[in-house]
Amino acid sequence: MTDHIVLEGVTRRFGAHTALDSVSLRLPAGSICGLLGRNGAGKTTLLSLIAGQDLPSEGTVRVNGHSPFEHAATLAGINLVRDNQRYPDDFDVRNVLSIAPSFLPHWDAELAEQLVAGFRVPRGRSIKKFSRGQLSAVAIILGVASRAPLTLMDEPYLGLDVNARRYFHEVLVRDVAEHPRTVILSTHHVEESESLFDRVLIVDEGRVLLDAGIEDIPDLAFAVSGRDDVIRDLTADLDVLRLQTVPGLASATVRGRADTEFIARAEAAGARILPVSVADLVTAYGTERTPEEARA
Ligand SMILES: Nc1ncnc2c1ncn2[C@@H]1O[C@H](COP(=O)(O)OP(=O)(O)OP(=O)(O)O)[C@@H](O)[C@H]1O
Repeated sequence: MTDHIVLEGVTRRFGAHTALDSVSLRLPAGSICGLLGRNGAGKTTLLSLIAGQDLPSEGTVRVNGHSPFEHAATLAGINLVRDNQRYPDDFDVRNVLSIAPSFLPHWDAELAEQLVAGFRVPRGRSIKKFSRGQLSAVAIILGVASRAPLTLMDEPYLGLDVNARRYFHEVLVRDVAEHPRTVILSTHHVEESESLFDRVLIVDEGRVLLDAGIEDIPDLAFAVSGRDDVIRDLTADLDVLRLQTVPGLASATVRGRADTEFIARAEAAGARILPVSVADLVTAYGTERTPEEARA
């Protein structure tokens, strides 16, 4: 399959600050990809470049083989919704829904109406008066009902209550299954949303630390927990991404897969081996230190 998105050696500097540093990645079409990482990691910068709303300082960005920047045919297939989406002062939701098809060629008006009802968005009230969660719901409606072949959503959850977040997940999964497209969703709500993803990208300090299919996660890392001295001993020669301790006990997130010999040693020493979640990996990579630092 041709890769939908290809970045090669992409660096984006803002003055002296390097927001993205030599990023290379390939994303296949048709996935829901979680773009994860700590504050300031470079997620919004990456989405802006993929959406053709910004240019890299170095390197190339390709969407369907084209640089998206000022390439009308490519841009027509991309929709980036931001957490701080702006609307004209006098707009209500009806105005948004009526102009959306003019800039979103794959817009589905019926789906948009369903989502307005599902999120209980007030139709006749000025958007200027919306709560933070209602603003997020409008941005999500613009993202999902756009059915853009490449839909990018930058932290769409701000202020959304738990019912609205669940509703969003159900609608997104169902609609993407019925109308396949590529979705990249940047979020800090990792635990809640990880079941959506079939791919994850973890960025930190402008670098991609992980670019993997969800099925590959068990091969990437595991956790082992038990008595502090036992865990330190068991992991002495391993690549420890994160070590958490409470008096007498420790839990290590270790890069790679636990082999049969390690499992036997761990079991004999009374330690437990557990799979890692995407949230564990984000935390581990976001706090990554050298094994010596992790053990200190
Ligand atoms: N226009 C700009 N000028 C200067 N620095 C910028 C600019 N845009 C982004 N940055 C810096 O680049 C880094 C990456 O920012 P970015 O917004 O991509 O992070 P993020 O991962 O989306 O963060 P968050 O999760 O907090 O939204 C940050 O340190 C930010 O301060």
